[in-house]
This record gives sequence, structure tokens and C-alpha cells, in this order.
Amino acid sequence: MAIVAVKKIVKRFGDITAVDHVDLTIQEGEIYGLLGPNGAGKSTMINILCDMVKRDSGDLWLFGHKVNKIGKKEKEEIGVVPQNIAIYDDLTAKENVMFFGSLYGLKGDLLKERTLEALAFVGLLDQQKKLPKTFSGGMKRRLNIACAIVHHPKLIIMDEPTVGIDTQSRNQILNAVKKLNSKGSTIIYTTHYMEEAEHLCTRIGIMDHGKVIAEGTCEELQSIVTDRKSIVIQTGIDQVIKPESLKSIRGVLHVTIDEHVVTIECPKESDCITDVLAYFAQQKIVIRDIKMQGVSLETAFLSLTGRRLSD
Ligand SMILES: Nc1ncnc2c1ncn2[C@@H]1O[C@H](COP(=O)(O)OP(=O)(O)OP(=O)(O)O)[C@@H](O)[C@H]1O
Repeated sequence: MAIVAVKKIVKRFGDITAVDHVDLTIQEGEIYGLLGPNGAGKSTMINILCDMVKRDSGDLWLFGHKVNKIGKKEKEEIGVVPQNIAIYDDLTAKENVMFFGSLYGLKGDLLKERTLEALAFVGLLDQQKKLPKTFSGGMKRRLNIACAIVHHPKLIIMDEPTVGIDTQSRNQILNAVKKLNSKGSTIIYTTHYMEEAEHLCTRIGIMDHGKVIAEGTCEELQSIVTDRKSIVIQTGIDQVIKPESLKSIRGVLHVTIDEHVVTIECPKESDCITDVLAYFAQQKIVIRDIKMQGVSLETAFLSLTGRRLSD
């Protein structure tokens, strides 16, 4: 069943068309990534789905039913993790989750039970009596998620939930998203981070200038670019690699280094791998694994939009 379907949705703010005739269908059980640069229209699109922004035109179906105005019944099936953290600094972590749970119609023992479950889920059970003002950015984000999932929503909408937080909290959030999905929630997830989308999402829609310009699995989007390949090299830990040295090798088009994985993009026909391996040998950098694959999602994005996501 399609949990969400939208047809020809339009939203304008004055002269700006933030969402421009978008069609989307998200099936039950998906982790659907909405990816795009600043101002692409991602937040506006998902705010329309949770009734925080009114669409100008277009049709919307939620949980299999056509909806003109999103009502209480639909809202109780949706959990929203907004981009700006929405928690109360003068309520404890537990009181915050209970407050949001009660807004979603939970009461009594069930509300208490679900509150503790949500806090445990995001790893904050032992912090339940503390005020969020004592929390790190990552802990606040996790509390924000607990508030959004306390009522066991069928659909969870997360707007850049990992912006500006430490790696540990980020990994905890990514694991929580996977766990929520495996427990049956459908997730819509917006991000600027390609690696998150690659790692997490079953399907990705790329937005640019208010439109969904491409959609598919990560592999499908990567296969749009057929004239390049990637050399992915896993090195030993604590190895110093200078991207500029790799970039100066003839044929190398782009280099990314993520912890100890080096990804080098080059034209499909290039034989630069010989020089790349010579560089690693000369620098005495240990290679643990090496493989050839298609290009990254970042390059697919570049090929579709003419710019990098991070530009
Ligand atoms: N309330 C508003 N009033 C006026 N313009 C708005 C409003 N909300 C969004 N916009 C404009 O609509 C366009 C899309 O914005 P939106 O926030 O949806 O993009 P985004 O892809 O979510 O960007 P980001 O990644 O920065 O959050 C932008 O040009 C933005 O300036």
C-alpha cells in the first residue's frame, strides 16, 4: 500500500515556487530519502505532508485515503522530527515525551509506558529526570526523536535529524531509524548528506529547484552516470593520505576520503589505477581492500544538477 502519494503538488511563497508540481509515491515499509541542496524544497514538501504548510494545489493521499485537509486521525499516525529542535527546556526529558504523547492522544499507564519505551529507544532513559538545557546537541536531537515516536506512528517524517551533531549521536540516530523501520514504520528522511542516504534509504528522490528531478534506488541513480567508475580503497587505520597528491594523478577526476575509505573517480576507460597503486606503495600505505564500482550518488547528483550537493 502507498503510505503517501502526492500528485502535482505546488507551493509558492510570493515569487518563489518552493514545490513545483511534485509527484511522489512512498510505499509502506520504505525509508525514502529526499535529497537536495539548500532551498531545493525538501522541507516545504514534507511540511505539506504533516500539515505545517498548506499546499496551493495538487492532490494528497495518506494511508490509502485521499485527503483534502489533514485531520486529527491522520496526524495521530504521523510522527514528525522537525529540522529545528522542538522541545521545552523547562520540562524534563520525560515530561517532554509525555507532553508530546498526550498531544497524540495517549493517556494514563499507556502514556507512561510508551514514554519510557521511547526514551529507552533513543538511549536517554537514564537522563529522563534531567532538563534538556543540560544536554548536548546530539542528545537534544535524540529527545526530539523520542517525542516524535512515542505514539508508534505508521509514518515518521524526519527533516535533517543529524545536522550539527557528533558522530556517536549521528550513528545512534541512523541505527534508530533502521530499527524503527524494521519495526514497521515507514520513514521519510531529508538530508544533505549523501553517505546517509546511500547507507539508509531504500529509495531516494533528488529535489532541485522545487522539482523531483530523479528517483530510484541508490544503484539506479548511480547508473545514470555511465562514463565514469570509482576505485574504492580501504586502507589501514591511521594512514595519512594526501588527496591533492591523488588528484594530481592523470585521469583522476575526484577524490573523497571518509575515515579509512578512499574513493577515486575516473573515466571508465582510464588506466590510472596503476599510478594510484604506485602512490600507495610509495607512501607505504597499507591497502586492506580494493574494488571497482560505479560512481557515487554525489557524482550522479552532479551529473543531474550540474553542481555538487555541498556547493
Ligand atoms: N515560509 C517561507 N516564506 C518564504 N519563502 C520560503 C518559506 N519557506 C521556504 N521558503 C523558500 O522556499 C524555497 C524552498 O525552501 P525549503 O526550506 O523547502 O528548502 P530545503 O530543500 O528544505 O532547504 P534546506 O536544506 O536549506 O532546509 C527556498 O527558496 C526558501 O527560501
